[in-house]
Amino acid sequence: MVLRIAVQSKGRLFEETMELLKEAGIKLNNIRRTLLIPAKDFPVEILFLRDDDIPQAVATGVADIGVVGENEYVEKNEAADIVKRLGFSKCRLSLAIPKDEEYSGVKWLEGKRIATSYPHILTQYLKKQQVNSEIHIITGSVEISPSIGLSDAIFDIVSSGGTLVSNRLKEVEVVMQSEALLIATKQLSQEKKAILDELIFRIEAVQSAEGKKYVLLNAPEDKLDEIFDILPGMRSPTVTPLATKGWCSVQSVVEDKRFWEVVSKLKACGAEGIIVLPIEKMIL
Ligand SMILES: Nc1ncnc2c1ncn2[C@@H]1O[C@H](COP(=O)(O)OP(=O)(O)OP(=O)(O)O)[C@@H](O)[C@H]1O
Ligand SMILES: O=P(O)(O)OC[C@H]1O[C@H](OP(=O)(O)OP(=O)(O)O)[C@H](O)[C@@H]1O
Ligand SMILES: [Mg+2]
Repeated sequence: MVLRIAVQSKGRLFEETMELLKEAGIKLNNIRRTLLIPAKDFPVEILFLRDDDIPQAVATGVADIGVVGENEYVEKNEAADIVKRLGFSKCRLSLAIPKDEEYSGVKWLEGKRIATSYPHILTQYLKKQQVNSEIHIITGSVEISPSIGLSDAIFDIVSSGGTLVSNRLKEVEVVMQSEALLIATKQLSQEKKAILDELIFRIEAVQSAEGKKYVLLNAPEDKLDEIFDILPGMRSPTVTPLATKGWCSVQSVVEDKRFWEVVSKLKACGAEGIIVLPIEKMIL
């Protein structure tokens, strides 16, 4: 009994999905050239597909679970459940028009031609806005279409905005935010559900450790209360007495983004010998 996971065979989702699976203890033998690969030490197999095909593969049970962009999941509108938001491949789906056009609001799009690979999401949006436009479906290089006279506007993925700038376009409406999702079929057997639960447990341990560091330091005992306020830790910091009287060692977890602020406050409290270590996994 193995759980079959659909993963994008190459592209924007591939690397981070494989990295997440690896950190969750799922290792593959020979990754390339085979479309279905069993994992070494965990009862799962990976089915490599184009991302467009992942929602349907999961909805029909060809794959039990899959990793896919929210944009593709919403566009395909297949009956599969979202199990977990994965937090990577963050982007948005936006409308953009040539940068020299004067944009008067969403009504600007009335009667215009919009090129996109996401006709379903765009149709829903235009309907809600009560705008009638002509949707022109293309599968790639969407940003080029206004400059070659194929459309007046585009509806596509934006991340840094660099592709829009290099095609002399400007973003005028953000329609949806997207990130990678773990999706699952609605008809999972009890045995497969148990494998999925173990996988989710491992993914959560990896995600909990992200953006956090382990800090060890020596501090005078009379400063401990102040140090506890700076270092909340998971439950409370671990404190061990040192051989030197009046001193102890403190261990705790600090968020990366607060790191320098925390270190300067600790130093101001008399902390010494501060050691910072990466955290690989965290089981809460
Ligand atoms: N610039 C970006 N920044 C962040 N995430 C992105 C970006 N571009 C795409 N994504 C996300 O990654 C997913 C896959 O993008 P990619 O460009 O690899 O798709 P594709 O060309 O359709 O691939 P496939 O060949 O599998 O059909 C997108 O559906 C989206 O969720
Ligand atoms: O706002 P940006 O950071 O420029 O990202 C947006 C671009 O990224 C994606 O393409 P990708 O680079 O994956 O190339 P592709 O044409 O092969 O899909 C997407 O289709 C956009 O074109
Ligand atoms: Mg695709």
